[in-house]
Amino acid sequence: MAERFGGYQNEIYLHGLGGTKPPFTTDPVRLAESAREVVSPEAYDYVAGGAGSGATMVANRAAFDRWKLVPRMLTDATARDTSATVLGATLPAPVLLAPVGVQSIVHQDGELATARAAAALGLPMILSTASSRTIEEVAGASGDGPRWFQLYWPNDSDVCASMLTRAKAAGYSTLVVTLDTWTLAWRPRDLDRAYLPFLKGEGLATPLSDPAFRALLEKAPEDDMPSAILRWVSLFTGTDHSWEHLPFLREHWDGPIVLKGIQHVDDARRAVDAGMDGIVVSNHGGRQVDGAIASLEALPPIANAVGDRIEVLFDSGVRTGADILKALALGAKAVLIGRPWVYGLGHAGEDGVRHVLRGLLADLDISLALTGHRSISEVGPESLHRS
Ligand SMILES: Cc1cc2nc3c(=O)[nH]c(=O)nc-3n(C[C@H](O)[C@H](O)[C@H](O)COP(=O)(O)O)c2cc1C
Ligand SMILES: CCCCC(=O)C(=O)O
Repeated sequence: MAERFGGYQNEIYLHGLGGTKPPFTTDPVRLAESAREVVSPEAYDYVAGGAGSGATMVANRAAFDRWKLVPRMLTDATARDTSATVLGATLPAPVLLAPVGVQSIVHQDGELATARAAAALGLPMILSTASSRTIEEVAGASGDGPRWFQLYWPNDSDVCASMLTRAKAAGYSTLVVTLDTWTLAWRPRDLDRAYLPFLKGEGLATPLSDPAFRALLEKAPEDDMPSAILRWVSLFTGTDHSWEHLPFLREHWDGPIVLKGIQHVDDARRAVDAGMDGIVVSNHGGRQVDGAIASLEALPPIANAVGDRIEVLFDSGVRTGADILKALALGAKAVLIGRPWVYGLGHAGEDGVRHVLRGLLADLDISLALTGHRSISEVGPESLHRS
């Protein structure tokens, strides 16, 4: 274990005796509001917003509220093990940083700060294709930390193969292929501001530095940025991939492949049939299909259908240690966290990401203890009650 996670609580309580004063709120509910004060209004709306009316974002949280934990007593949970094995690797906790693009809109250090914070805690960072720093720069910042690469699967096989080669060479172990954002959803908060961060060149560091992508351009991006941006947008949105195209990715990636954005049981089965290593049950934090099923509601039938044949990860709406326990009890191996640490990044860069994640991990450790579990593997359906 990288650190005794519950120890962050002691550090804070004992700040008068030389411990730590939290740099900003530890309250997951107040976190979003507090970030509003430290990032630009358009960046805040982009991060906090969802698709359409926001119904799926609300549903994601409501689904967590329908499940309650049922604590057990006198289990001697004084010594606990929060570690988890995910795709063959042992992690200090079943927690990963979800891929989040364009991080420079909330803090100038962007993905570099996030990579350092994740590495310090031993948690995998999943780097977005749409990052504001290149694959190689972020690898440098993450040092020995575990790193995965998220692919927005471009409509050009040379560009795709080139990015995968770069990611592999830079030490990314696992490929996460996001399937639910092949075109951008109707997002009223961004439309009202006519705000798309990519049009400022944010989030294009990896494609703009890619030799295969640059070979497609008549002029180098440095000489004609608008054309380069439009070319990128045309390659990465409106893509026409189908299940038959997955072998292409397998040919160009020799590590584990995880499909992100699975919500239907039959798609989960297809991922198994296609020989994929994992799936992320996710509705993209409610940012894509307004009115889509809550991610936590989609999880149990999918976990039951695929069993141990594929690793099931989960995201969308995870905010607390209790939420993590609920997702694990319903069949997830691990969870991805999105917005909370992005707010931390906006507050205080690397320290802010660390503060949010340490708080979440401490909460997980304490929740594990107080519900009577000694290890993550003990958490199961019997730990829950549906109300
Ligand atoms: C600002 C922002 C940018 C995102 N960018 C990406 C991305 O580049 N690739 C991706 O697969 N998912 C992206 N996501 C979705 C997250 O990976 C994740 O699915 C979602 O945030 C989980 O929900 P949560 O924010 O409620 O934790 C983004 C989410 C946010 C909030
Ligand atoms: C092409 C979209 C990349 C960012 C993203 O996934 C999001 O804003 O949700």
